[in-house]
This record gives sequence, structure tokens and C-alpha cells, in this order.
Amino acid sequence: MTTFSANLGFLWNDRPLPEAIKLAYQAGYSAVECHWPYQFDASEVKAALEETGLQMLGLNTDRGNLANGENGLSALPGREAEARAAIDQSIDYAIKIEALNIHVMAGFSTGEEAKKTFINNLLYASDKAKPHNINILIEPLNHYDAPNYFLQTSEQAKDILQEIGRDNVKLMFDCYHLQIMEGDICRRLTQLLPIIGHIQIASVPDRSEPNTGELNYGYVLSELDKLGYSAPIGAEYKSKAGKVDSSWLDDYR
Ligand SMILES: O=C(O)C(O)C(=O)CO
Ligand SMILES: [Mg+2]
Repeated sequence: MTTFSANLGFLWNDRPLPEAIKLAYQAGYSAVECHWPYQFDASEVKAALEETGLQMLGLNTDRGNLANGENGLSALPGREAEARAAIDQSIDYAIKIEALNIHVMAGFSTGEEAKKTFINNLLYASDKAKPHNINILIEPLNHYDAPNYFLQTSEQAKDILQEIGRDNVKLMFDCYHLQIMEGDICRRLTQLLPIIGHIQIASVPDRSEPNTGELNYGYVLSELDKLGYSAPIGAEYKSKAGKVDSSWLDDYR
């Protein structure tokens, strides 16, 4: 049976995180994940997780200077000190709320120097996260939403993960981004399963409720089920109506 994790970066993101966790529980989600929880007191987030029994599957490293449009720091040559401070911050927070994964955001860059920088920062994150049983995730983003983002395809991510060779650094397979960039979703999920740490979904191309759009998630999720994938699937979508609508969950349970 497929279970789902509410991505609170998009869902109920107008509410304080502890309240959003409770709303996700009431809507029938089995887990939660977020983007940047740092403005919220970790002990209040932990209390909401304990009250609901939901686990926080993941959070992201800080993006850097938002006024300058930054979207992560870890593949930016010369910004290693800030990238590592963001990694430290995310690990400290993840320990406090017992989160499972940290998505280390690469940022806007390109080329061999950027790749080397990203790999070195990921090795740093891997070493720091290991004693706490936290996994590090890298996520390709599509070139419409994040033009010039360093990591854009699962092929590129696979190559980086092979070079890193650490069992706690994995791929965040966001079907929305990868359908846009590469397609062939079910074959890629099958082949990449050993290096996948988390899977996310949303409709393509409008990133709304997963039961609409060009990708048939009924089929994709049943293939994952056949492969024995049983972790909650991240619902990382923006509700079409503006107000969160969770009724699509009934199509897949
Ligand atoms: O946008 C996404 O798909 C993400 O998962 C994210 O973490 C923020 O960019
Ligand atoms: Mg995603």
C-alpha cells in the first residue's frame, strides 16, 4: 500500500510548522517533510511530531542570499565556508527533530570547479551526518523552475553519487522535475532504486495535485509497489485552489 508524506514547504505553508504537521496528520498523511524550518523552534516542531506520531522525512539546507536569488550554496566555488555552515545548521536541526534526510542544495553554477566543490561539500555533509544516521540527498531541479541550477538530471546525479561512493548520500527522485528533464520515469525509478533516498510527486506540468496532468501516478506508484518500495511518497505540490485539498489521496489508497 502506498503511503504519503505531506511536503509542508508547499502545503499549509501559511501556518506555523507545528500546526501544519497537525493538519497533515488530520488529512491522513503518514509522514511529513519540509523545506526550510529554521524560523520555528525545534522543540515545538518535535512536540507536534510526537503528538501526531509522524516522522519528519527531510529538510533542506539554507539557500543563501535570497535577495540575490540564490538557491543553495554547495556547488558554488569560493563559498565553502557558508555552504558548510548551512550544512551544520541543517544537521543540528535534523538531530533535534529526528529528521531522516537532509537535501543539500547545490545552487546556480556550472562546470568542473562547481562539480568538485559540490562533491567536497557533500563528503563533508556525509561525514557529519553519518554518526546521527541521517542521509544526505541531492535533487535535480528542472530548467524552467530553476534555470542554471547546477544539478538538472538523474544521469548527472548518478555520476556524482558514483564518484562520492558513500552509502548515506542518495538521490531525491522528484518525478515532477525528472519528467520535465528526462521522462522515462518508471524505467529510471527501477534502475536508480538502489541509490534513491526519497521520491516526490506532483502533476506535470503545473505542479498541482498529483492525480492530474501528463504523468499517470496510478501506474507509477503501482510499479514502485511491485518493486517493493514502501517508504512514504513525498506530495510536493501546490494546491490548485489555493487552499489545500487532500481529496486526491483517496485515488491512491
Ligand atoms: O523544489 C523542489 O522540488 C524541492 O524538493 C526543494 O527541496 C526546494 O527546491
Ligand atoms: Mg522536490
